[in-house]
Amino acid sequence: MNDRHTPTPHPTGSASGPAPAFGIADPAGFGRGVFHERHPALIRRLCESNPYGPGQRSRLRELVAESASDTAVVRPPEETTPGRERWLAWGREYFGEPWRDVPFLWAESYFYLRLLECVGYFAPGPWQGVDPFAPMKAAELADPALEADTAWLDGLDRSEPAEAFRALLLASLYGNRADLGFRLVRDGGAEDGVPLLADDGEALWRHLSGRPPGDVHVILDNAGRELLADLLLVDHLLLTRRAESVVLHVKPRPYFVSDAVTTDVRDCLVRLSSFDGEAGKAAGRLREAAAAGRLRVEGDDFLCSPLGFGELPGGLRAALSSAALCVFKGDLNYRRLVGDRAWPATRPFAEAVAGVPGPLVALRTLKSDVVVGLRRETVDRVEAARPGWRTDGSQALVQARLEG
Ligand SMILES: O=P(O)(O)OC[C@H]1O[C@](O)(CO)[C@@H](O)[C@@H]1O
Repeated sequence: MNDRHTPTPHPTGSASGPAPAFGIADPAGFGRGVFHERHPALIRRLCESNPYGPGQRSRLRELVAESASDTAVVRPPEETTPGRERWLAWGREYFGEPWRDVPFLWAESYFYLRLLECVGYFAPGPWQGVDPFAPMKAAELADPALEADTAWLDGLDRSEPAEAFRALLLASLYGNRADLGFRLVRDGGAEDGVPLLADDGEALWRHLSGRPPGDVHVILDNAGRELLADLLLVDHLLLTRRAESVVLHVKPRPYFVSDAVTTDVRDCLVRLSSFDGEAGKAAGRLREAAAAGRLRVEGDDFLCSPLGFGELPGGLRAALSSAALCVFKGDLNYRRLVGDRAWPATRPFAEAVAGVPGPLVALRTLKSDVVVGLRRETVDRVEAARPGWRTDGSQALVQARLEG
């Protein structure tokens, strides 16, 4: 059955094949808003917070104009951009086509590669390797309220194990509610206590507590507040031996504004260790875990690709296949997990992630159109109560496929 709300898809797709991919052409569509409102706001912000010269600024402005134009075509990466060959393959069908005709997920991912080219991230020189989003991330991490936000951890050891796990799981989930890209055009986000659209939290607890500890892989999303909450969950898993070891999968380069890279993990640990109480102790334990090889950071290039997790390359696929659990954080990872397509919201989650290996869970605040695995009653309820529920950040979910 189709949803009453039908988000605007990209025109590829057929009646018999997969649902159509979301696009950016429809004037009323979500993707168009990202290219026409969010990206211009982002570029203004970058130019305010980085001392870029005239060349960098004009290249950024051109990128925004070109990618939002109805006629400009997608150009291949610059000759010297690392990974150019891979991008030429990933974008074979799209280079030379108008931006407005390529799928939303591909276009958004490629936009961030081009943004890095514009500021000289790849070119030898003073801006090489400099994260354009670092000032925004640093401002979030400097928020004096962060320490008070973790005070609830003190005393958690007196809770039942299942309750303590649940509290940390929800903190990690809600940490995703308002990333920096999202806040460029919106305030707020999912409220604690609003019922989750889907909640496999109990099954997840049974999965983790009913087996010998194994390797847990966390496919991270945003730095800052969200990463702090993720690190606290990771510490809890290691401390309680629900995980033997944890791999944090960061992005290999700056991406989607606030996505975590290796230096963000370091910076969050530094911030966490300045906190009193349990949060500060967790930072010490995490450093020890890293020194002992129980906590590792990986940054596979695939994580900045426009591909779905069903297309994992061999090494990463093997690692995730043998994991006790893979945790996929956030909206973008969800889009890549289930396919950024206009699926019926009631499509079974397990069917949507069938090509992805390993037992897995998605912790996501909804910030874009795709969603699967919901009950019909849930869809009807939320449609009636909140027309913008798919993209306004007010809703969240925990969806698991654990037998995989
Ligand atoms: O940080 P998250 O949760 O992955 O959210 C990123 C989301 O933000 C957007 O870039 C714009 O809302 C989406 O297209 C994207 O999926």
